[in-house]
Amino acid sequence: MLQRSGKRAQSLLVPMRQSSILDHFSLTNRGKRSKTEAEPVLPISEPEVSHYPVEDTQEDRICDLQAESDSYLVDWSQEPDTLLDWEKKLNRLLKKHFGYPFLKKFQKEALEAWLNHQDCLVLAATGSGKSICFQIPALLTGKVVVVISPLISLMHDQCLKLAKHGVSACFLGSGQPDSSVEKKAMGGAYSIIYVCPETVLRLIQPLQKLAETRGIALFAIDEVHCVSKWGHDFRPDYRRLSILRENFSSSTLKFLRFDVPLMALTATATVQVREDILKSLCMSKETKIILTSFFRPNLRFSVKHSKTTSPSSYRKDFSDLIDMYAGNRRSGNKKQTIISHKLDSVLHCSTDNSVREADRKSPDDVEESDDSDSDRDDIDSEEEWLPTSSAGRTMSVEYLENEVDVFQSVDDWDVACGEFCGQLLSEDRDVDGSLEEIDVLDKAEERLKSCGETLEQGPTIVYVPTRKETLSVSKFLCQSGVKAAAYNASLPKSHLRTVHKDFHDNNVEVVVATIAFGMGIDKSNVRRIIHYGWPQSLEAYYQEAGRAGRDGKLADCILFANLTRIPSLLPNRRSEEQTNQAYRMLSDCFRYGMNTTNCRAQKLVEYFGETFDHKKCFMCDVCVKGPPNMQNLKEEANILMQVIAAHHQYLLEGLYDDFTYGDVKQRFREKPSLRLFVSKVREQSMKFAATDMLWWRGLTRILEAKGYLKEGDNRNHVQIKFPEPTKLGLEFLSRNDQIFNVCPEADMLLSMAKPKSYSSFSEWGRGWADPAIRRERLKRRRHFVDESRGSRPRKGRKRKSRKHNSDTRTVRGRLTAKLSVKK
Ligand SMILES: Nc1ncnc2c1ncn2[C@@H]1O[C@H](COP(=O)(O)OP(=O)(O)OP(=O)(O)O)[C@@H](O)[C@H]1O
Ligand SMILES: [Mg+2]
Repeated sequence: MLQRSGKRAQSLLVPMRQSSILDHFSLTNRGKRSKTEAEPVLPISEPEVSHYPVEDTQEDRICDLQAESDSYLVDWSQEPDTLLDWEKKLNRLLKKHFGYPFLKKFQKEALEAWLNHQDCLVLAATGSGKSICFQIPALLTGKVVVVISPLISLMHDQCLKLAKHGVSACFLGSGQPDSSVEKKAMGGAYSIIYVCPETVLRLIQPLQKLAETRGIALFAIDEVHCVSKWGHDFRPDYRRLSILRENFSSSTLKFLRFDVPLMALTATATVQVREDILKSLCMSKETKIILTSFFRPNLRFSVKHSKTTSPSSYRKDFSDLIDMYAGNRRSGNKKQTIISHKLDSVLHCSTDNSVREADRKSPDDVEESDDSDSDRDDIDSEEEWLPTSSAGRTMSVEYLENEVDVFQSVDDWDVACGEFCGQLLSEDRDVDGSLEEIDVLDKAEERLKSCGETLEQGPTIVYVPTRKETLSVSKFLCQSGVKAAAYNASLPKSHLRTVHKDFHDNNVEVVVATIAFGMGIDKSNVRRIIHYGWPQSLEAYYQEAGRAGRDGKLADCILFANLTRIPSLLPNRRSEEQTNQAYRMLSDCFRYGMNTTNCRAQKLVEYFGETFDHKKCFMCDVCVKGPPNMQNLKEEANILMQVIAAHHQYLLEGLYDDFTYGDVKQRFREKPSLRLFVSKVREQSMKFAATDMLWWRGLTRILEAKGYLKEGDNRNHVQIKFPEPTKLGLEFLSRNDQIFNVCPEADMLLSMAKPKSYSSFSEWGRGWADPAIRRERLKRRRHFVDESRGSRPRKGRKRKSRKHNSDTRTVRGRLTAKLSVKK
């Protein structure tokens, strides 16, 4: 093996050698293939007949396969004209194997890059057909394509598909039940080898041998966003894939005339992630970046509020789903019983008794218990889920599918930004904004605008954050007569395979899964993707939502999330910087949910750095409902800003008022949180004494978006936590405008629709045991009561409370009336 950095650094400086298409197909220095060179074959030959998995273990069979593969070779040298119309030939091959009439523009561009021995980064929407880009080179050349993929389910899925198309393929790794497959693969028995990064790192030497014998046409790194620590699904082993460039370059393997090209593909990479990919994989400076629109015009996005925690929420939220699937067969549900049995056996694998208890209850037995009120004022909740360690666990293929146990190494943490992105991206963008593609989008838009397409029947995937919920939700659906199945990485492999197959064969209507059933699942008629609980990032959300509507027909992507709670990170092992990044991504996702004014599709594609050319999607919940009426919140914004500004002014000048802050001033000085400021607002103005924290939280976000407030902490939070005024904010305060018109966000609307007043009594118990706090509270309370009673004589405690409550009720009534949405 090579010493990595020095050699690579050198090769980055030397421009990549350019070549003709002929070079790509010639079998340089590979004596075993001289037969092919000597005897040109027809441009397109009979289809390959080997199937996945290849049953025959004989060496002869391997040779046969090679010969069969050779028959695919297009002998460009014999027909110079074919160099010009290679696309035609390619289309014939495409039609023959895959049944598609022609390549899409971006697929063609990717293949052109490969033909030029260029590295290539393909950024194209989910379901756009990225796989073809790396499958075709194997068919064209007869060499092997090695595909690095993060999930067993994805590899399995793709191998099955290729087998149907008559292309020999296999996957390697611990998920491969047949131990002989690896040896056969290294002997050149398969045209396409799917492999997880961990395994490819182990197989470098056999692969070098394979490059010399059958030849390696390409290394494809699918779902390449996994390379980046800035992405949503960082896999440390992906980062080590730079080893491919080092070990498969022409300077290392003397029999190669050109470096084996790298093709990296993903549907969800922000600009920052793209830069990181180029750098981390040591991709060439001439890397072709192919960027297509991320917009999926047939996906209908919406966000709904739900607690998502109990069977009572399930019953409410899945009622439409249950009606649709189970409505017609309420009388006899044989099949559902079978699936329930399957699930029961799976449940025995679970060690969580509480889940079993909850699951045993019939959905109808469970009382509705809406405790959403108790969720209010829960601004500190993100701290409760600080990452927990899973140290000591080594990365294995099982973990690759494990949504919470992924061991995140931080070996090579401080990677600088790549230098390729900006210019190249914008150049390519112009090229990619082809008439052809814009046409497709415009047509879709027209169609949706004019006829209001209806949703067809079809399968559903429900994504839940935890494994526990895959079991409880699927159990609930089964009991309600839906053919549902759970899917998570901890379930037995045989079960996962069955679910996978049943889903593809339309025997299962709903799969309730964690992210393990995510990337690359390519079933054309999925009509609904339901996210039941906050996703961890918009990248993950869009990736999973992208499983819907791959046939181009209308599909629903519904996010059920508790809009009254700040979402928390799932436990994982992260460095401080990774935690910060994870919070930033979660925060973007939270803001997507809270958005009430912008088209959801627009928000999503703009998140990936794309300019949204269409005014709106015309069908997401925001486009359909329209934004809520604007409200003049000048008074509310003013008082909150004043309290925050005053605090920071005092802090700067050291002017704390002992009466106001009392003994707890030190604590306030350290952490002036939003909660503190809101309680100050409540104290200072009777009008706001009973207002809900949820509402103020929304206003704080609006003020932050306007640039009036910023986070005072050095860390990222899902929602601004320690607000500080900006210069712009202080200017806002000094202006005498009477109007501050804004659209309330989702949590503000909820707070107004279901008013839940704050009462100081709810906090009364907190800190009561501390004599200093108790003294301070009593002092403040006496002061407040005396003021509100005026000169009247002091009566019993009961009477005082009533007086206080009636006051607050009046204030609350007034405020609620003011804030209520005009219908
Ligand atoms: N040239 C083409 N013409 C028509 N359909 C195509 C073409 N190429 C691919 N497809 C279709 O696109 C579907 C999705 O392909 P593929 O799984 O490669 O998508 P993808 O871009 O990899 O998506 P994801 O990002 O979700 O992995 C395939 O099932 C196939 O039917
Ligand atoms: Mg794919």
